[in-house]
Amino acid sequence: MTNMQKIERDIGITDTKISARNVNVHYGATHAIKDVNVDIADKTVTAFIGPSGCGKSTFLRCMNRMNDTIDICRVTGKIELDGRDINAKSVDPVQLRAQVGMVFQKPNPFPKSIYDNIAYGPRIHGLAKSKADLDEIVEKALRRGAIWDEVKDRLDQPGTGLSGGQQQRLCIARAVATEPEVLLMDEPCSALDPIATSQVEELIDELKQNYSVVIVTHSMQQAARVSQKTAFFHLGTLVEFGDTSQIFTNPTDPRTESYITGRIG
Ligand SMILES: Nc1ncnc2c1ncn2[C@@H]1O[C@H](COP(=O)(O)OP(=O)(O)OP(=O)(O)O)[C@@H](O)[C@H]1O
Repeated sequence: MTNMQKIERDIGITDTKISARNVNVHYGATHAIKDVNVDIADKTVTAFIGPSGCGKSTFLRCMNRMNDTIDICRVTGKIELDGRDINAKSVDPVQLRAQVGMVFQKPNPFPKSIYDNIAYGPRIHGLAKSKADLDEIVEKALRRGAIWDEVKDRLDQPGTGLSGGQQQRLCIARAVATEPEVLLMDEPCSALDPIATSQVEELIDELKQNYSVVIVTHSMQQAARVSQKTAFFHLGTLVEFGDTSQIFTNPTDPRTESYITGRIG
């Protein structure tokens, strides 16, 4: 712990956005997440890495209650967003998912125009008072998604007609249109070519100025390039969490070392 972190801890100032305590997830008899404790920082990119099936996506989905949509899935423990229990009865999961947005592995634009893909969330959440307001929200989101210049002249055309990389940036723009505070990304580049991947990575880097970003990735190079914090999962357990540079150069747990050197996974 650095001196600054010690001071912050002692005087109670932390920039924790999401805090998870004793989180366990079961799918029927499968114990997929085992007693995970972690604090996700604001305005930071956190990468979740680990071998296939270790629970990265499951844990990611806990943070905006996407697991609620899976019948056999049972989540226990406490997850707080800005100190508020996201699983409390008073929390509306639809509202929560506007605050904690998600981008999936495969770009999934709605079968609607580019404009309506972005306008959909702001409309259902009542974020625009007028058409001019909505136009402004759409433009701002597309700019934040780094795709405005490519689509500004064809906003009425289908989102599904864009290239894969453009579709993914459209989906990122759609996620930011509801002004989320956290953006969860589940292998957002796995269906993209290297050029589109680097565009999305640049975008992630910019997004961290405004959001807390959590990205699941199979690419250790990507984790090293885009994240400041890394969490290594193995068999449902959070084995190690720390600064990305430390995890990749000086891991404390032998399982982390085995993974990053390619011996497991
Ligand atoms: N919908 C589901 N129903 C039943 N079991 C599931 C479901 N989703 C995940 N699991 C199980 O939970 C465990 C963790 O899976 P999860 O997809 O979270 O891992 P992951 O680390 O994201 O894997 P990958 O890197 O392959 O995407 C695995 O044993 C998986 O089979």
